[in-house]
Amino acid sequence: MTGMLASVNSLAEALLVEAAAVDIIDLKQPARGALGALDIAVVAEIVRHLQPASCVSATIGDLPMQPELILPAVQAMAATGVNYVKIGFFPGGDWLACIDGLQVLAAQGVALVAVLFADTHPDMAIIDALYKAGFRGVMLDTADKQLGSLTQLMALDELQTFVDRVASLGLLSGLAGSLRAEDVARLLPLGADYLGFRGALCLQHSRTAQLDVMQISILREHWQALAY
Ligand SMILES: O=C[C@H](O)COP(=O)(O)O
Repeated sequence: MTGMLASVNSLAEALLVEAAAVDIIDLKQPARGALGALDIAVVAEIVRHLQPASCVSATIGDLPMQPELILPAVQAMAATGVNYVKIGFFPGGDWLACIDGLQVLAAQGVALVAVLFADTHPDMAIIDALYKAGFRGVMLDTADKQLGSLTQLMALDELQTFVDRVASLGLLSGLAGSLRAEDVARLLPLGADYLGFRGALCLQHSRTAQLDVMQISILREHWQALAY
């Protein structure tokens, strides 16, 4: 069954989506970029206030792919007690050196989720390297929110190939990127583990605006009506 991930940037927003029983509470600061990070102290405080049973992920920020930047950021975020640390794989830098370093953290029990960006046309062969390094999941998102949604950037059959490849390796798959309620009906049949949202849940669908309870319930009701 496909779950819902909601990105939030404060304790108040986290409590709101926890009350709405979303499946993954994703801590990030959209004002700082596609995978903008919240300060470590803020993440730690939010984790302390959420129910122990809530599943929480957090992003490390839009960092260049340099192991000396990525590894300490992941370690610090993991130490807050989040369930998953999300790492954006942005173009440039040294992906394989980062993955090598992250393999050590994965072996220590840090649950890593790689985020690939559809608008940067990533080489999907990287999924095998992520699997071998012990990543727990791979998701697709969009880096430049002006370029359109995931469903505008990739065809459904390409998304299905991604989901199937990730699932065949036993990893979690996620789809996100300016998704709206109307995308849910098209994406649920693909069988991803979760669909991620920020903009759709905010006032005027602006991802840097406040979360809007009304938008959350519209999306939830729409989802439930599809009976998936
Ligand atoms: O991980 C999910 C993202 O926060 C999605 O954000 P977005 O819907 O604004 O593209």
